[in-house]
Amino acid sequence: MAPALAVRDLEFSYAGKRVLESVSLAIEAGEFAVLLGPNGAGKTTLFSLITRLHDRRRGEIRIGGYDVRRQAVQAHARIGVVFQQPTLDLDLSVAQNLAYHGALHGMGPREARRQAELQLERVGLSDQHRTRVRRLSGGQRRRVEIARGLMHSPRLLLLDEPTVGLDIASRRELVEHAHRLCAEEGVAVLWATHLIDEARPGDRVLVLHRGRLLADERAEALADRLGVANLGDAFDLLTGGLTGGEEAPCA
Ligand SMILES: Nc1ncnc2c1ncn2[C@@H]1O[C@H](COP(=O)(O)OP(=O)(O)OP(=O)(O)O)[C@@H](O)[C@H]1O
Repeated sequence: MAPALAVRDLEFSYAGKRVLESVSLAIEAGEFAVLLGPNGAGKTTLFSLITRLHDRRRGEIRIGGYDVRRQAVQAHARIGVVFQQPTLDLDLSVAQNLAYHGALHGMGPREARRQAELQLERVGLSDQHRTRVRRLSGGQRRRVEIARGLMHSPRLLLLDEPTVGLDIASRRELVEHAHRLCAEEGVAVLWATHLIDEARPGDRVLVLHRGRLLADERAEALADRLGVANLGDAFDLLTGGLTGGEEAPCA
């Protein structure tokens, strides 16, 4: 089976400034991968290329085997996205926000309602479907965005710094929810963050720094390979935190 996401030799520049360089990666169905990088590493740019907000790039991107340029409809039907900036309409109810998303994906009202109920139940918000989004907490709003992103049954879920502004308990809960989606639904998740503690033991970690992928391995394996105690030290070493700018070699 084709990987949920396959990126090969991706290169991208903003007005002549290179921000992604030779990025290649593959995420399999049911896999949880953390895209870890400091501010400005290129995480959002990578997501923008996968979703084709930007398109002038070199390299290849496939979703479930479909090329995002040549087979855009099939490819994009298989992606769900939670953007870095919240994108819910605060003045609409939870149900109205989800109904709108269903309509955009070509679902009839009945199917959209069914999917909305199913996904809200999964994120523990069944009792809030009539609530105006403005009245929800930050963590609840993020869960609504995840529910919305899953309504059209994507095989790949991209989350761009989804825990910004959330308290520790809400952050932990979202990370756990994403892991459950992988284990129970077979969804592939690419979770972009600059927060090391969002990578759990055993998680696959892709370290992106200045547009280059410096590591792609399990958190413990990365620490072992670099001869340091933990992922935090490995991240500092790779991104120059301990070495004043030197970069360790890629795996
Ligand atoms: N629209 C733009 N025009 C020009 N440069 C940009 C634009 N958007 C991002 N950049 C630059 O591209 C680089 C990568 O930015 P990007 O937002 O992808 O990083 P990031 O890892 O998502 O960072 P953050 O965690 O701060 O969101 C940075 O140097 C940034 O300044």
